[in-house]
Amino acid sequence: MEDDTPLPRGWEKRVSRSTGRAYFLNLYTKESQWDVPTEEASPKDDEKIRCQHLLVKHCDSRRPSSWRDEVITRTKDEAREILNGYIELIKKGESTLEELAKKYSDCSSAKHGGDLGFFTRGAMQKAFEEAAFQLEVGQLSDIVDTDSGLHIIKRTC
Ligand SMILES: Cn1nc(-c2ccccc2)cc1C(=O)N[C@H](Cc1nc2ccccc2[nH]1)C(=O)O
Repeated sequence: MEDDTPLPRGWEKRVSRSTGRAYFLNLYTKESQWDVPTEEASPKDDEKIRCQHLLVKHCDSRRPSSWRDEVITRTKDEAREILNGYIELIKKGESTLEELAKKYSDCSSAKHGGDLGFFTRGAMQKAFEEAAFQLEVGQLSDIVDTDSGLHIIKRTC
């Protein structure tokens, strides 16, 4: 393999400190190998991640009710505007997702600062799962649309 040949997705080339030899790290499983990978690294099915999220439900949500509002009547566009406001506060460092989720999330995880605990693929609605598993630890998602409403997600582990 020429040095400038791109590696398949999910691999990173490293150099062994003890031998100076190149080796290859599977970024999903954190396993390493000497052989040059020829296939994309595939996340293990049992990969677990942990996320916090802030959910703003709207009138078309699957269950337009929450601990905050017995009947949620805001439109989806209004929900999006509200979430954009929270994103701005987080990005300016004026608040954290955890603080905002505790006050404003329409998910029952609000009392835990939006923390959903660890989960694997298959546990959450697909759009949420796909967005969450693409995040690096510490990264904040864009607005994610599920049947529950509109979310912002932060991966914490
Ligand atoms: C998936 N999940 N975990 C919790 C949770 C986790 C930890 C502590 C307390 C509640 C609540 C929920 C949940 O489905 N809540 C729903 C709203 C909701 N829908 C979701 C879809 C995807 C991810 C999180 C979501 N939360 C509700 O309260 O109406």
